[in-house]
Amino acid sequence: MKVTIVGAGAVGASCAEYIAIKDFASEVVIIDIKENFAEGKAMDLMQTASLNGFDTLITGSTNDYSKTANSDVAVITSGIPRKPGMTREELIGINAGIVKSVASSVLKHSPNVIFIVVSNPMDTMAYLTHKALGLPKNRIIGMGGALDSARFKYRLAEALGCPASDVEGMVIGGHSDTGMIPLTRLAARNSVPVSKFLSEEKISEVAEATKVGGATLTKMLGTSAWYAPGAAVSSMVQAIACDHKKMFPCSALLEGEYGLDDISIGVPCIIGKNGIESIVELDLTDAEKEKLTTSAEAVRKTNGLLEETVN
Ligand SMILES: NC(=O)C1=CN([C@@H]2O[C@H](COP(=O)(O)OP(=O)(O)OC[C@H]3O[C@@H](n4cnc5c(N)ncnc54)[C@H](O)[C@@H]3O)[C@@H](O)[C@H]2O)C=CC1
Ligand SMILES: O=C([O-])CC(=O)C(=O)O
Repeated sequence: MKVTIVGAGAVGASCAEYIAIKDFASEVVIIDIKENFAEGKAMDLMQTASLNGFDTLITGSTNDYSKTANSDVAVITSGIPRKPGMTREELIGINAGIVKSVASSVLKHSPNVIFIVVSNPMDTMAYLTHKALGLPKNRIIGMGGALDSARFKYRLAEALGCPASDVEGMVIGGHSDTGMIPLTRLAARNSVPVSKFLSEEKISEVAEATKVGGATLTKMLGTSAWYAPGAAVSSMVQAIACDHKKMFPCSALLEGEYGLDDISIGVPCIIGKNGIESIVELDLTDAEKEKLTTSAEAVRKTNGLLEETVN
């Protein structure tokens, strides 16, 4: 399995590190526009190989896409992150052009590649990649829900006073401060609904903290997060590499599922060697359906800005 990571910044490097440590890929190529940056990150990571015990070959390249040839998976993290006080949607003006151009450069050298889109505003960047490349819908996956669900589980574990491994929880909807939908009704500790242990008020506090998880870290760090994003991406790449058929909420192009069409938004997907192998349609309550409709309207509004930001 050969993996390309576009963008050698915080998220791209974290992603490469987790992929290497998990040791399931033969090769990772990191590519960046900044002279020697990807080469430096790759060299630094390779110097951890004997310490961390992995055999994955990591190389870097400054904008030479021939080095990415025949990749099985490409992760797009290139672009700018937000600063405290910004929304992810405000990044569209710079990131749309970058995502469109790097995605087509990758595809030229790797005709069978599966894309994982990370750059923000992620749902719109995934939609743009679909529109620009016209690939089968299983081959373009937006990463947001895997991270948001990990943050939901972190917050639930904190409230329950238990390890995150005891907790199940999923976040669907748009990857935005207001559009995320933590499915509190389905959250559980070892299959016991969390409502058995937590008050309604506490559960809604957990949901609200989950939704602003990215903004909270951006405020603390001065830029957005990278460890959990990198870990989330690496788990998805591993599910493809190992054909795990694992369920992650991902931004998938919908064609009627959940009553939505022509939009990429977070829904549970089965991830295996073909990328998105299927979309799981949950029986949502009326209130959850309404939240998903509102979330989709916001994503559509951002998608509507694409025409004026990218040609
Ligand atoms: N979907 C998600 O859950 C998450 C998304 N993000 C998003 O990921 C993106 C990257 O974040 P960070 O790694 O923190 O940013 P960063 O600034 O550390 O790294 C971005 C890298 O992209 C490179 N780049 C810019 N234009 C390029 C081009 N045309 N070709 C190749 N490389 C190019 C830059 O040189 C830089 O090294 C941001 O848009 C951020 O909002 C971040 C965390 C989670
Ligand atoms: O918050 C941001 O801008 C980056 C991101 O998407 C996240 O960490 O969830």
